[in-house]
Amino acid sequence: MQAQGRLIGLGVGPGDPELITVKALRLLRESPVVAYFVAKGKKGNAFGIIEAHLQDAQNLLPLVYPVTTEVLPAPLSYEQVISDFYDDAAEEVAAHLDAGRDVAVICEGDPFFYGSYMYLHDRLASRYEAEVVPGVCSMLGGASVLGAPLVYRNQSLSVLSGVLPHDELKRRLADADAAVIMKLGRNFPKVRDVLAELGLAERALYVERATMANQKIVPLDEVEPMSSPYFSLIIVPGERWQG
Ligand SMILES: C[C@@]1(CC(=O)O)C2=NC(=C\c3[nH]c(c(CCC(=O)O)c3CC(=O)O)Cc3[nH]c(c(CC(=O)O)c3CCC(=O)O)/C=C3\N/C(=C\2)[C@@H](CCC(=O)O)[C@]3(C)CC(=O)O)/[C@H]1CCC(=O)O
Ligand SMILES: C[S@@+](CC[C@H](N)C(=O)[O-])C[C@H]1O[C@@H](n2cnc3c(N)ncnc32)[C@H](O)[C@@H]1O
Repeated sequence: MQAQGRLIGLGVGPGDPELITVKALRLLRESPVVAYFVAKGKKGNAFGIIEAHLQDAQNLLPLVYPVTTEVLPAPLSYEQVISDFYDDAAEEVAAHLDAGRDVAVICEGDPFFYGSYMYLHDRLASRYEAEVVPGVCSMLGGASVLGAPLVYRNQSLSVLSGVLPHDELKRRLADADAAVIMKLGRNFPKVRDVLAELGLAERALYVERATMANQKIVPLDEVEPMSSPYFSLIIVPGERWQG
């Protein structure tokens, strides 16, 4: 019987191609199949990070999100469309694994930190040998380029999704020593309002595409509300310890 291939969830870091780990680079080069999630009509951020390392003999398997921000006509539900997409993507990957080929699923940042790889892992890791290679996640890439130490001494860090409703976000931020707010994009205006209401706007730092070639750091009050890209985040660093 044909030995199965291995499923590899490969974190490729937040953008700067030098922020990929030595291990991820080795496994990337050794994998006959390289799969990557990408939004429709885009090149793929994860793909752009590792593109220079690909070799001709490698098979590319783009997994193209059917929707990201689009409104779907009834009766289609976003959750159902996405869930069906992951089912199909998992089977495409499985076909290579069944044929004995290892598949590296590259993932921007870390695969287990809001990473698309998780949805393949959940579907396939019980059927195939799976290995996950951690990556530098975006909030740590962000903290470094913003020059923002995150947490001192016994402070706690809250990682929040900008998708949360206004009041829920406010409640959680009010309690936080330090926070990272992910998934801005269309959520940016709401997030900025909440920060202002809590008196946190002065302390908050904003970065777009941290560590990427087109990184942008803009003071929070100067961000064009509707032009914040999905690949941006806000950091509210912990109060500096005067020790
Ligand atoms: C709905 C929404 C809300 C939300 O984030 O919850 C959402 N994506 C949104 C927008 C968006 N996504 C992308 C772009 C283009 C970016 C660009 O290329 O510029 C844009 C913007 C745009 O299209 O304009 C591409 C993308 N997305 C993911 C990856 C893979 C990865 O990063 O691993 C890549 C390619 C990465 C690459 O290129 O490498 C992954 C995820 N995106 C998810 C959801 C989750 C899966 C779906 C689900 O289960 O709903 C998951 C797995 C995250 C999770 O589950 O946490 C949100 C609307 C926010 C709003 O309202 O503004
Ligand atoms: C689908 S999650 C992927 C997170 C990724 N797996 C990680 O480890 O950081 C996408 C969210 O991560 C954040 N993000 C990812 N890369 C980023 C970057 N280079 N700069 C700023 N934010 C980034 C944004 O908040 C974006 O909405």
